[in-house]
Amino acid sequence: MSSTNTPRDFSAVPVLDYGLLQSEATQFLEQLRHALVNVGFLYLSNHTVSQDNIDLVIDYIPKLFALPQNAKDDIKMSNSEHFLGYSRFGAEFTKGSVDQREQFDFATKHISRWKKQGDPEHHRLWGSPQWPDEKLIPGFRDVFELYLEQVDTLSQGFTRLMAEAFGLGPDGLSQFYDTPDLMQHRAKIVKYPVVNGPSDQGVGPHYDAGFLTFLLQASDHQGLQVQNFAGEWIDVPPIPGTFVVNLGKALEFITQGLARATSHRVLSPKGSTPRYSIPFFQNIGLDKKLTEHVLHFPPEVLAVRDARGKVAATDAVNFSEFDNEPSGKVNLIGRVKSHPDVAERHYPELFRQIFPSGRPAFGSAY
Ligand SMILES: O=C(O)CCC(=O)C(=O)O
Ligand SMILES: [Fe+2]
Repeated sequence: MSSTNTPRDFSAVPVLDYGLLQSEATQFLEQLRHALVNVGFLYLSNHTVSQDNIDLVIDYIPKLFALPQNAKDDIKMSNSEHFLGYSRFGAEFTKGSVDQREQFDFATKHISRWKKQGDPEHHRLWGSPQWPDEKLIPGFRDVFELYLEQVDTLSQGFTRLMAEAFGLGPDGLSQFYDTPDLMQHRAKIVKYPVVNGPSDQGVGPHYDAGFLTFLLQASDHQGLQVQNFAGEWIDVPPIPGTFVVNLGKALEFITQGLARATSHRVLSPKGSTPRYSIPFFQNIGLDKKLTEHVLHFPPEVLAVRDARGKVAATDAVNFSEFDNEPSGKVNLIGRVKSHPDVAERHYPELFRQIFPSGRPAFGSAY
């Protein structure tokens, strides 16, 4: 489906063919601009991540969750000052209800810059992931590290195209990123089990916080939905060979609302098998302050936004405040709120500022 005439109240998420770039770059960029402005979600087909490697990753996922509980708990997130590791089923809430999912947080390779007390605390947010015991799941780490590297490369290329689609030139967003050695991106491997209770909340309505998310739907299940302008929930079914790309609040903020962050949620799977997914969250530089970078868009690009009109209210709960704090600090505060047990252990002062009356029963996912 072409996204060129995406209606304001879209009823399906557009599919963009990355291969079109070779032959019809102008057409691709036009479709991209419409998807960014009018939908905030798109499928990307014919992308550059190796399908053989994706297939290997997909094969590993059930094996990862089938590890003995003690092996999973050996790499639990509360071990990690970087908020990386395993979270049991039901550890997080969104919109007052429990998110019925189990997950591992991993990240791209990165050597932490944080050396000692006195360095900015948010530099400590990034660092080495915890990996499961190689003997229990041989080869998983290598396969998944390669996957992360390739999605990272795709996300860098995509960012340049997005800048072009906004009329800023390919380097128009590069000010938000540091050199690759100073960057780290995060990905979660998520399992949504079949549930029998009254709730079907896999994850409640929310916005992603950053710039871009590259989501691999790793099993053949319905469940992901996005909310259109009219407030209707639209299915985003898995399409083999594609990524779902969606935009976060930070991108919406710096583009002055041109790029839409879209409210989305996941319903628990029906049937007998779990749904699996892998969202990859692209970060911006740890010390970047969004308010310090004002972008100037050409009039023809602003006209696309104006034709769209104002974004209506959605069901999503989270609204990050991007004031004068560096992006790493904004992220760190978000992590403290979603994983108070980790924060209490590794960031006791910040924990006390955010939770003066002690640890809440649950973390908020968004
Ligand atoms: O699992 C999915 O398909 C989406 C997950 C999601 O939106 C998130 O973790 O932010
Ligand atoms: Fe999300």
